[in-house]
Amino acid sequence: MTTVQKIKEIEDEMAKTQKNKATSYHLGQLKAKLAKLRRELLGPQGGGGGGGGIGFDVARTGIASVGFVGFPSVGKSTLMSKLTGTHSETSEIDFTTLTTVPGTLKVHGAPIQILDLPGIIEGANDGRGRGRQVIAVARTCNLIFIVLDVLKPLGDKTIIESELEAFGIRLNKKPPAIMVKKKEKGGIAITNTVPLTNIDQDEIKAILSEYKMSNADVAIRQANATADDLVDVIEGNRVYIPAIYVLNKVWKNFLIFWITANKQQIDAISIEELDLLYKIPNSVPISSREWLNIDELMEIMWRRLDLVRVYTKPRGAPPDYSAPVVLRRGKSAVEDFCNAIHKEIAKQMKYAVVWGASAKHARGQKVGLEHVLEDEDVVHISKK
Ligand SMILES: Nc1nc2c(ncn2[C@@H]2O[C@H](COP(=O)(O)OP(=O)(O)OP(=O)(O)O)[C@@H](O)[C@H]2O)c(=O)[nH]1
Ligand SMILES: [K+]
Ligand SMILES: [Mg+2]
Repeated sequence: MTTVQKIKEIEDEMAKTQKNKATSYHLGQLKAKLAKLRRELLGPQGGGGGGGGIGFDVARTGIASVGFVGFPSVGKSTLMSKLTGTHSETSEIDFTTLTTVPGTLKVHGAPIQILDLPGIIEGANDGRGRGRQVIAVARTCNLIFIVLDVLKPLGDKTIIESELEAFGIRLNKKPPAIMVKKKEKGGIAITNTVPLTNIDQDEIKAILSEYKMSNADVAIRQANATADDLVDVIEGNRVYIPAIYVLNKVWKNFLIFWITANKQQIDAISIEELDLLYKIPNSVPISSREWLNIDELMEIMWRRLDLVRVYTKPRGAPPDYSAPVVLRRGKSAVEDFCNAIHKEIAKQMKYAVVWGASAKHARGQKVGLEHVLEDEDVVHISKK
């Protein structure tokens, strides 16, 4: 049996096994087995990230990157070309785009790299089409646009999500608040700071046993933690990436309808369908061809990238608002700010003065290299 067949077999068994007290050990085992098989399938390059191989690895520029993932001909290249001014072939024929096509776009002064990617189809992570290379590139992005055709969004959404999931990508999700520590002896000790609603002791034990962990401390600090979360923590090579669902090819009336949320009868799409579309979290309806609602898409993209703009203030002069230093959240200390300007500056700094959201008071706060900056702070570096 091939790995793909084994995966299919386990998935089928999981689908027909009802979750209850008596089956939870078995289900836990199956989940762990599935994760191990998927890792096998993806091989050494799959889990670790890196790029997607020849024609797929492109030079990375800008402060952050956004990858476009979707079925063929949903309008990815049309959107990317118009946004960045970089030509990427478009046509009504599927699989027009064959490699990664990079472009850049400035948003609020921050250069963002946009990666147009080939279309993917169901079975992409099993090696169908160029799916695996596409998803390997998506794994390295700071934000993913899942581009959907508004007329068939829900089915496509489910398929793309599961392809990305199978490749270790977790969308719009925080890393699970679960800690697993292997020990030499002492058996399994499970502690939870919150009541567990989605996972029980049997499932935890089955998973640990499947990974041959007979001595371990497991600490769960997340009420809705699931068996999949535990498997993710043990596997350890997951990436957590924000995603926006871009519902493309909306027509004007639909969009006006959407924006005013005026739930009256419309002819082309049923109220039920529309209701389901409304409920997709993190979704934005647009038309890349008619250039509708692109401003809203850009604003949501900016918010989800969660970047930190910092303005420099020379001594005795007003801040320079024209050219922010753009940092990533989690790497936005004064030291990161210094390094982004020049690698010697942090060494030469005596102290910094900060104005803005991260400062304690409006007149400015004297801080050191470790101080964490917020979006739109103003910083003056005082040298030794
Ligand atoms: N009606 C409509 N058609 C669009 C829109 N955006 C793109 N299209 C059309 O959809 C077709 C596919 O567009 P592409 O940009 O090539 O799509 P793609 O997703 O890059 O396709 P692949 O590279 O083949 O995966 C083209 O004929 C576009 O003109 C839109 O907003 N509305
Ligand atoms: K196309
Ligand atoms: Mg394309």
